[in-house]
Amino acid sequence: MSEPAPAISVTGLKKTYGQVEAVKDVNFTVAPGEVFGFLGPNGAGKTTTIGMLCTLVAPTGGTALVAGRDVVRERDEVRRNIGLVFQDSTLDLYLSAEQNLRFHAELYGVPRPQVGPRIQQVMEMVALWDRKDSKVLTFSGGMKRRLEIARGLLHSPRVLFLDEPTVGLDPQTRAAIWGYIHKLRRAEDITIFMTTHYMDEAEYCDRIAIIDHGEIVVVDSPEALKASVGKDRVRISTEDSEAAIDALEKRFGLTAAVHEGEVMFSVPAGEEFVPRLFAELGLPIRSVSVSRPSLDDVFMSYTGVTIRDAEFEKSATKTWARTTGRR
Ligand SMILES: Nc1ncnc2c1ncn2[C@@H]1O[C@H](COP(=O)(O)OP(=O)(O)OP(=O)(O)O)[C@@H](O)[C@H]1O
Repeated sequence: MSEPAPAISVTGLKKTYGQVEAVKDVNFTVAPGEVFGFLGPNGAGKTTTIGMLCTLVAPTGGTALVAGRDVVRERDEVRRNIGLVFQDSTLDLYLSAEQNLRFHAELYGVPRPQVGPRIQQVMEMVALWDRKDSKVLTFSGGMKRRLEIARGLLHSPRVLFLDEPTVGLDPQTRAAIWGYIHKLRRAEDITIFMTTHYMDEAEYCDRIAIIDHGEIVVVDSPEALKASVGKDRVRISTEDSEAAIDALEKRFGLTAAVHEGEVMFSVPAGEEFVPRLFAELGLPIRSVSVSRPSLDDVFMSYTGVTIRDAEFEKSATKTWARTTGRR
C-alpha cells in the first residue's frame, strides 16, 4: 500500500526581510494525523515559518504544500483547509463566546444546519459550553485561548496551526490546554503543527524540528533525540566556578560552562562519575545534581547553547519594531 500524502510538505522554503534571513532553506514533511512541533528560541524563525504555511507571509523562495495545496498558487484552497490559533488574540471581546464562533462559521461558509451542532461540539471539547453566552471580555487568558482553539476547529480543518498556544499562561492552564489538544486529536481526524519555545511542551509532540537562526538543525521524535545525546547532565555548585571549569578541563578533559549560576557539563553515566569528581576535582563541591538528557540538552548538543541563553542573546539584540507582514 502506498504512503498517504503528507499533510504538510516543505521544500527549500525561505524568507528574507531586507538583510535578515528569517528562514533559510527549510525542508520537512508532516504526516497526516501527526502532532509536529517547531521548537526554538524567540527569533529563531518559527512564527515566520508558520506564517508562510498559513498563507499570511509570502515566501521569498521554495515551496510549501498544505493539505496538498500550494501556499502561494492555491492560497484560498489552503485557507479553507486550515485552522489558526495565533499568539495575538483576534476574538471580539464584546461578543459572547458563541457569537464569536457564529461569526467565524459564516466567514468560512459552514453550512447553516451544521453550525449549531458543530459549535456545541467544539465548545464542549474545550469545556466552555456552559459559558457560551458570556462576553469574551469576562474570560481569563486560558479561557480565551480555549475558545480560540474551538474557533480554529469550527470549520473542520485538515491541519490546525498553533503558534505558541500556551505562551503567557500559568503552568496549570498550560497543562489543561495540552489536555484539550490531546482530546481533540483523539476526537478529530486532524494534523497539528505547533510552535513552542517550551521544552516540556515539545515532549508532547510526535516529532519535533529544532530550529535555530532560521535553520532546522534536526528533526525526530523527542525520545530519539534525547537518546541521541547519550550523556547525562551534571551540575555542580562550588565557591569558584572559574576554578571548577579549569579543574574539570585539566583533570578530566571536560568542557564545562556556567549556566544559571552553576557549572554544567555532560558525561556518559553521570552517577558513576560523581565519586571520581569528589575524589579528584581538588576543590570543595557544595552540591551536585545529575539528570538524564532533556530536550534542552538536545538543543544544546546541536547548537552549543541552552535555549534560555539563546533567548537572552536574541532579546538583547532585538531592536526592530515587529510587524506581522500579514496581507
Ligand atoms: N516583519 C518583519 N520584519 C523584519 N524582520 C522580521 C519580521 N518578522 C520577523 N523578523 C525577523 O526574522 C527572524 C525570525 O523571527 P520570527 O518571529 O519568525 O521568530 P520566532 O522564532 O517565531 O520568534 P518569536 O517566538 O519571538 O515570534 C528574527 O530575526 C526577526 O528579527
